[in-house]
Amino acid sequence: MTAANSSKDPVVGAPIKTSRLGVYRLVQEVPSTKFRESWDQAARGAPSVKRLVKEIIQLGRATFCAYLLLQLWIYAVEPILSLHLTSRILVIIEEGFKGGQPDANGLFGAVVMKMLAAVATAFIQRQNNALENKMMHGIEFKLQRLVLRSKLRTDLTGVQAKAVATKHIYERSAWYAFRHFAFTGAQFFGALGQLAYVFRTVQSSGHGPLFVILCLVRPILGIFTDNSLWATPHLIEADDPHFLRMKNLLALGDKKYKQDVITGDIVQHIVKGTLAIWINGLFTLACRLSQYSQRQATTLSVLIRLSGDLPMLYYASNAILHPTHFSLATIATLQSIDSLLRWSFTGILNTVRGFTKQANRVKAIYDIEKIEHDATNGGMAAYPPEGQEDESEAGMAIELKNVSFSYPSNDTLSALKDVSLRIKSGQLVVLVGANGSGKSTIIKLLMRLYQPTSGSIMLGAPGHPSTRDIREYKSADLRRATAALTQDHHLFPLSLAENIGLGNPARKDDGEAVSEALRRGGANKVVERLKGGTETVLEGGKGLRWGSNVRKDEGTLLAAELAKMEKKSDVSGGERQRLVAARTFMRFTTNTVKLVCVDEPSANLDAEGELELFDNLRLANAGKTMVFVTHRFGHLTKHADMIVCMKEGKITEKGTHGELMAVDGEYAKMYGIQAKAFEASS
Ligand SMILES: Nc1ncnc2c1ncn2[C@@H]1O[C@H](COP(=O)(O)OP(=O)(O)OP(=O)(O)O)[C@@H](O)[C@H]1O
Repeated sequence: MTAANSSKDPVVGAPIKTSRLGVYRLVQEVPSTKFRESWDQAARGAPSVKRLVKEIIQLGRATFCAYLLLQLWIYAVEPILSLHLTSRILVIIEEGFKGGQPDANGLFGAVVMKMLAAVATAFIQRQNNALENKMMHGIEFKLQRLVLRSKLRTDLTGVQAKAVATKHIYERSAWYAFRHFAFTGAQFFGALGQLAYVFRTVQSSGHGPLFVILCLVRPILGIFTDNSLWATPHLIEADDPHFLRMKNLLALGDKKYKQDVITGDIVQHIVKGTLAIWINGLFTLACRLSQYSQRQATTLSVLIRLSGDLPMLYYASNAILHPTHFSLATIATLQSIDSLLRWSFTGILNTVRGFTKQANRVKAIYDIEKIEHDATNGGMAAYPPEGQEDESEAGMAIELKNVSFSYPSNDTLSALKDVSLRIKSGQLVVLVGANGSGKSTIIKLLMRLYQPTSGSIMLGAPGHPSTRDIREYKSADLRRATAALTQDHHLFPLSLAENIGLGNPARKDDGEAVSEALRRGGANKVVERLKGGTETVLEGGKGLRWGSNVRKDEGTLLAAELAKMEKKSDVSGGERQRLVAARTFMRFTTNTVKLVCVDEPSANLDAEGELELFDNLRLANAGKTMVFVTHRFGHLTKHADMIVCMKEGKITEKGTHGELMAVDGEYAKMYGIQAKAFEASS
């Protein structure tokens, strides 16, 4: 280690320290040595652990109790029983040697008992595994549902702000935490039992409590001096430029670079490059990390090893000092007790050290319920409001008033700057402009995925008494009143029928409605081509099949089976977009949609597909306000009631196609470029 600097963690958790290990940078937590801090941390996680235990009990009280009893048997009762029986056998044999005739009945009884205990433990272990699996999967499913519910409730703003909290949830860790606590508890009782047994044995054989203390020296020393790298949370980053270059040069052997490397005639350059680095002795620096992780202070390790021999020194000195009390059977028993105690105490101290971490893992799972939702909470007003029902039959009237917006992940950049725009009920509005000009952002604000940073979005005709800020309406009502179709929409890992049907969950099983939606989305032919038809599941299956020790190219029956498993149907990008569009058409069947936002859903569609989709969307516009984002002018913009031209987060022009062409500004320029390209290609 060449340099080390400690810094207080600016957020939460233990402080960290950074060190250099040859070509690596090592950042590791410095565990708190303050008991108070560790206690406070564990106490914060305690309510979550209590909730977890309650939920596990709810899975089945009898199973829960049986599991605890089995744990007690395995970690507390069985080790002492086994020790006691072994000790009895040894004592009987020893007395037999002394008296000339061992107690055959006693010996037989003890051996049979020991064998019965072994059989019982094997059976109990099996039961324990079965119970563990049952409880683990039960609590995992329960927590997965809890996490799913919370994640689905979360809006984009919330997810972005709490990315760390939502991303790394591993529900099974709750079970591991519970098992950790149960194991510690059982071991604690085991250790108590062992201590009682030791006292009984040492008293009856004339040995004092000193023996017990000597047995405990090694596990305690081991615990307080455990400084292995793997015992502390850490990060390792290779940041030496020469080492990185070597790694990158080695990566050029990958199949994907082969063509470029060969055609570029750079093979020699690459091979020479790796040799130069090798000559510079980089590998000696690279091994510092392994050396560090295997290190152990020599003096300390000698001390720890020697402390393990203290009980042996005790027997030896006892044999010399009290030869009359000398008993090989007792020494053998004490030796077994020594390793049993060492095992129990090391186990308890190790698991107690992990309490805070385990409790925090459980807390992280339940904390996901507490994530705040910036946009979706909404107000209490019903939409459409009573006074505006007539008007809203034609769609949604919208007014953006001085709206500015920055994404939470990049609050230094204004995606929208003081945008004001009035959209009348039932209008077809087309947003155009360069990449990054803020078109999609407007759509996202209208869909309530984000909240304006300043300004407001009013719903309802301007001046009407029931017109309100979008935030005041109930989120569920607004979601019912809007439909979106963008490139970001995906197919769900469900059957195509369900994918489309979920556009209107109430009519999800209505085959006719689903077929009609498929037709209007231009996806009916796609489905006809698929072997499984509407029952095909295009996504999903991830993590549901795996192999071990089998490769597809092996030519074995198992390999053929694997290839069969992996063979799945797929569709092109454009076909996928048609299927997603069909879901939007299905959504129209709810008859509650007043606003449709369409953000370039046609990027992968061929010209015919795009025309068909736009026409079908336009034809569905009765009772709806439609806002389209597009880069392709012509067909759609000519039908628009209003074209809004955007640049760098601001509106630069608005009007109909004819009006904007007459102004001969930004829109006319963009239109001219596209028309020229079209003429040139035709
Ligand atoms: N999720 C996001 N996080 C941070 N910044 C974003 C995010 N989405 C968009 N931006 C930024 O906001 C600005 C406006 O983006 P927006 O997607 O609204 O542009 P656009 O006009 O729709 O562009 P395009 O034509 O390329 O789709 C851009 O500078 C973009 O980089």
